Amino acid sequence: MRGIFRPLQARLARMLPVRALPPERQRYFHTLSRLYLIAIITYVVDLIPLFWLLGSRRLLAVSLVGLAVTLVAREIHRRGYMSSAVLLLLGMMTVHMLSALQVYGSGRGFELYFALTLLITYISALDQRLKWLVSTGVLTLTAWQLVRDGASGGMLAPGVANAVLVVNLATVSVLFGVILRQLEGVTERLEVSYRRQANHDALTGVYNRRAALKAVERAQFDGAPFALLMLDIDHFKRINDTYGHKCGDRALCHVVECLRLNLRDEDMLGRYGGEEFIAVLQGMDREEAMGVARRLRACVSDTPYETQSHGTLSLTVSIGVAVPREAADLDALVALADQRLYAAKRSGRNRVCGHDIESPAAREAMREMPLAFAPSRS
Ligand SMILES: Nc1nc2c(ncn2[C@@H]2O[C@H](COP(=O)(O)OP(=O)(O)OP(=O)(O)O)[C@@H](O)[C@H]2O)c(=O)[nH]1
Repeated sequence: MRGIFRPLQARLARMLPVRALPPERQRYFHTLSRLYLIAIITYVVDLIPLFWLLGSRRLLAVSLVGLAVTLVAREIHRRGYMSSAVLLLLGMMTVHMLSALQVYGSGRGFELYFALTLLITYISALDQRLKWLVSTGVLTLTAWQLVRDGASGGMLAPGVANAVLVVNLATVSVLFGVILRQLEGVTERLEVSYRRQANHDALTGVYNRRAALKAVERAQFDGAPFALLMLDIDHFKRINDTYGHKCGDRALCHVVECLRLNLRDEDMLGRYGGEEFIAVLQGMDREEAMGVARRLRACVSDTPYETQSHGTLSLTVSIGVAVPREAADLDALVALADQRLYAAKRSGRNRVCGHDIESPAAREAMREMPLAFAPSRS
């Protein structure tokens, strides 16, 4: 089958270059993608054998043409021409239904396919007016065919006629179920993906600012102990200015990787903006959080960033630590961690600050580290 279809595919590829889909069309694309496969399976396992068994050469020929047209429609759909593809599919389904009604008349279940064409029309990417036009057109043709031939399908023996009715009923029911299940699956997947996009930073994959602040708010509301870390990459502008924005982007991902490796699953890491990150460490007091922050700082400075074409760069981060009991509310807590981060920057960078800036403990902590000149090439 693939051997026959490949030259046709190549021809279509030349005639119809792949069209990029705008995001709002993606839902239709995914919903309908499997529909073509379902139609192909229905032709192969149901309609072609049925008309072959019934000995109807005309309907067997229509089924074979229908199979070929559906394969073409699927390819057109995959290239991004969704409306043309679905019109082709609906057109073929209508021809098929009308031919079967003409040969076997009403009461054999072929008219049930009208409901399927309606379902496909309304879940398709066709614009609203075209949907009305197509559904009215198919309804008129079906009604006209039924009125014209009435219940004339006398050429089947009663037992066979009942068997055909049962097969059609079963096929249409299964197709309805499968299509509705597909729709449900697509909706679920899209919801998960939209929720992920809404809450995560596209570059690094960690929470975005809004979701991160929500997580801090939730932690504060829960009342269980936690610590807040604000982290900022030192002299990041120099990376962009010296090695380019792409290299800067990869450096951000490299730092996030280091941070992730040293945080637990229950901790939250988010991008606060630019090269600044925020982390919530669940169940930790300030001293424990200082220990984690020192580990994060050491991991970033000890793990060289291998660039693609500029050798190895050493990066460093400065970190501010604060806990809820030091602040009246969420804004004050974030502001305190931020103040401490900038205290760490002012005292030389590549440092952790978790105490009041003027306190002896803060001065002691600041003395711990050598002065940093990040980023440096090593
Ligand atoms: N490549 C890249 N750069 C970014 C992104 N977001 C922000 N930046 C850059 O990060 C740099 C931040 O520079 P500054 O705020 O001056 O800070 P810095 O150079 O890190 O200096 P200090 O924070 O004082 O150590 C700016 O050049 C921004 O353009 C991003 O998503 N990708």
